Amino acid sequence: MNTWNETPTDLTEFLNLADFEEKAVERMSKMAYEYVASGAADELTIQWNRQAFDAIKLNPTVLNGVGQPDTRISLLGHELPHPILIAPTAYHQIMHPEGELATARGAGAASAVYVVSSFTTTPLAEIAQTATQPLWFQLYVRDDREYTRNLIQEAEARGCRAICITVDTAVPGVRNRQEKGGFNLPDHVITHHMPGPLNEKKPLTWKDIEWINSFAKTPVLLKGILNAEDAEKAVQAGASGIIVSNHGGRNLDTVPATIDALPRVADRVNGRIPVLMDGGIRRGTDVLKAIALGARAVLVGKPVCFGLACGGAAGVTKVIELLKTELEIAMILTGRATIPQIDRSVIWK
Ligand SMILES: Cc1cc2nc3c(=O)[nH]c(=O)nc-3n(C[C@H](O)[C@H](O)[C@H](O)COP(=O)(O)O)c2cc1C
Ligand SMILES: CC(C)CC(=O)C(=O)O
Repeated sequence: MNTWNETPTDLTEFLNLADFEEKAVERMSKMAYEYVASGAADELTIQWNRQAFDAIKLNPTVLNGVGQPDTRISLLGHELPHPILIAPTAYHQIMHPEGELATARGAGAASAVYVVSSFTTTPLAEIAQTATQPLWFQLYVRDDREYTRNLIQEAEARGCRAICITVDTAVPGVRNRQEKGGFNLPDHVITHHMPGPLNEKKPLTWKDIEWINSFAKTPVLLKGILNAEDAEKAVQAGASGIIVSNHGGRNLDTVPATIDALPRVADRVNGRIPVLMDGGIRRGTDVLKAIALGARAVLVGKPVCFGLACGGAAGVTKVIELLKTELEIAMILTGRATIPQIDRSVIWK
């Protein structure tokens, strides 16, 4: 049974992303909230993702003449109106009864790319019918190669513009808090494209990436790279992009904050392919910092889940719009009229 609290939320009271998390605790089941909010093991990486952003100071400029900044970016051959994407997150129907369809509508209204998780609880075909903005597909590779090939081909047939292979989950992390929260999918919540949980160990190798690249028609990005050596291998394996990510602190605890890892990866990749990042983005200034340190775009995970839980599609839209507005303010106050003008000189040395 769905125990959803149907009372609509007045979103005018949500002024920033922290407000969504605060209210989500009241609106979500304990099981769902703990699933979304928790990190792996002692939750150090999840804290560091935030602390590392907070420790970076910005360098303002005055009298710089920047009025309305232009947030457009070019990514994998497409122009996007802003650099904020919706990270793949599983099981949206435990966060809101409309699940991924609400996320797709919310993404559409916020002109954001939505990266659909392999663990979507709504069939991709229905999400694709609802979406008005580009979809990407996040892929968990399973042992059965034919299954994986069919899934990629289905995502492409549904119009997904890129495949993000998650490479940091050879085995799911030590999810103590998630377990204590009693994680358990209700019977009516079905993962249509993933038969069963991801509890087998999956020894993916670079050869699997080359195999996928050999038939994928859309760009293939690798999600979950943290160091320069792996970034170099990704370029050599023919990846079209890299997502610097520690899975929101949910997999291997005590790996560094992504904003600390990003500049090393960006330096090594040196513009050969786009580098994106996620982990701890909660303010427009975080987006600015990530772009300054080498990200072409950022993805947002937990806040979108909380937006969905608090306000369905409208909540998702508001989370992205708040970040975009804050990014514009940060660009004006640091004197950057366009995204490509955001370089390392916006960071206070
Ligand atoms: C509830 C939840 C579910 C997630 N599910 C997936 C998933 O299915 N596939 C995946 O590649 N990453 C998944 N992630 C990781 C996100 O894509 C992303 O890397 C992370 O949430 C970014 O950090 P942030 O939550 O601090 O923004 C999930 C994260 C959360 C919070
Ligand atoms: C089904 C899970 C492995 C989805 C995920 O990536 C996560 O919860 O972080």
